[in-house]
Amino acid sequence: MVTPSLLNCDFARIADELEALKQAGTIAVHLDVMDGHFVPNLSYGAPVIKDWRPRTDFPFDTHLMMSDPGRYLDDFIRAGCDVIIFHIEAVPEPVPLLRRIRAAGCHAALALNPPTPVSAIEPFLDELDAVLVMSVMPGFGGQAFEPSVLEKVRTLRAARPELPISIDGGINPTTAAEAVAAGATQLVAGSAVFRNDGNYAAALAELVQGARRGIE
Ligand SMILES: O=C(CO)[C@@H](O)[C@H](O)COP(=O)(O)O
Ligand SMILES: [Fe+2]
Repeated sequence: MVTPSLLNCDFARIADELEALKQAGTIAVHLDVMDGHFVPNLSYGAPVIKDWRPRTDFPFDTHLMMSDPGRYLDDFIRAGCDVIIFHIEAVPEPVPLLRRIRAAGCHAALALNPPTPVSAIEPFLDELDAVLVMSVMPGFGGQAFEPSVLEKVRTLRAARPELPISIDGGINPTTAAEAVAAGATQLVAGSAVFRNDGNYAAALAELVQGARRGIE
């Protein structure tokens, strides 16, 4: 599955952007929340997501790049997020938070930055609905894919054949193929979708074609 990251969309026209993604065949969107502390950038938070919620029925895959996600977790749950992902580097003892997310009826996932080994999340795999492997350092769209993370995807896939594995950062048709071949099941793509020609259907089709090459 290709999940567009809204980071590069036109936020002034969010309803139109969501509709255009729907027409292009999207089935979920990835929301990047940045706190200017865990990552050197700011984006948007729960009040904005709450206003988007009635505009779309897309599941909201919410990537919290925050130093203290627990402090704001209830706001994201109330805002209507469906999948809530936070970083193991921010919360080294993640079980209480993962359980709060699941108890609220949401899916819980942990993200790991490129330098962070799989062993950092291994003890918690039974508590997870998915893992998000970052293939760039978080904070910005449009960065180059870090190929060394593919080994982590392979390790996770071997350890957990059924675990949904997302990969996020620098995904294009070529890296989509590599990520899927390694075992990724969800490809988060920002700049490869929100490219200059505005043809989201063509962009998604190219990414899906890349992903298919990875399965063959
Ligand atoms: O979490 C992040 C960046 O921190 C991502 O979700 C990016 O928004 C993906 O953008 P591209 O790398 O595909 O441009
Ligand atoms: Fe993200």
